[in-house]
Amino acid sequence: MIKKVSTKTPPVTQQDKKAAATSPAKKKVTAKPKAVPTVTAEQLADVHILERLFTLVESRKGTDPSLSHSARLLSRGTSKIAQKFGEEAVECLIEAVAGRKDELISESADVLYHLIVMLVDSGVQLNDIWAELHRREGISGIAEKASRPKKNLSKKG
Ligand SMILES: N=c1c2ncn([C@@H]3O[C@H](COP(=O)(O)OP(=O)(O)OP(=O)(O)O)[C@@H](O)[C@H]3O)c2ncn1[C@@H]1O[C@H](COP(=O)(O)O)[C@@H](O)[C@H]1O
Repeated sequence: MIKKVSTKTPPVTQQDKKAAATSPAKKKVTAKPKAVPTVTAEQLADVHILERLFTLVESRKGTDPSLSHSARLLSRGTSKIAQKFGEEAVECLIEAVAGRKDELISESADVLYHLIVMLVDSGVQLNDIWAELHRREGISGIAEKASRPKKNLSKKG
C-alpha cells in the first residue's frame, strides 16, 4: 500500500543544494568563467519543476484543445496518451543507444512531459510516486529481488 505523504511541496534541502552545487554541470561552469551558463545553480536545484508542470497540465483538463497541447492530448483518451508516452520513450532509448547526449536530454524532457500527462489522465498524484521512491530508497535492487518469494516452478499432476 502506498504511504500517504503531505501534499505540501517539499522544501529544497541543504542536501539538494549541495548536490546541485557539486554537480558536473556546475563544475563545468566554474571551470569556464567566461562561458555564459544556460542553466543557473538555482535552476539546477529547482526540483519542483515537475510539480509545477503537473499542476499546469492538471489545470488544462477540459480546457480548449485548440489552445493547449495538454488539453488536446487529454481529450484524446487514455490509449492515445499511453501511445504517445510509448513513442517518446522509444525515441528516448534510440538516442541513448546512439550515444547522442543532446538529443537524449531533449527526448528525456518529452518523456517526462508525456509521463505527467499520463499520470494526470490516470488520476495518479506525483506524491504517490515520491512516496514509492522514498519507500525504495536505500533498498538494494539485488537484495529486494532476492527477498521475493520463490515461484513454485514444479508442475502439478
Ligand atoms: N513540455 C511540454 C511539451 N513537450 C512537447 N510538447 C508538444 O508536444 C507536441 C508533439 O507533437 P507531436 O507531433 O509529436 O504530437 P501530436 O501533435 O500529438 O501528433 P499526433 O499524435 O497527431 O501524431 C508538440 O506540439 C510539442 O510542442 C509539449 N507541450 C507542452 N509542454 C509543457 O506543458 C506546458 C503546457 O502546455 P500547453 O498545454 O500546450 O499549454 C508547457 O508550458 C510546457 O511546459
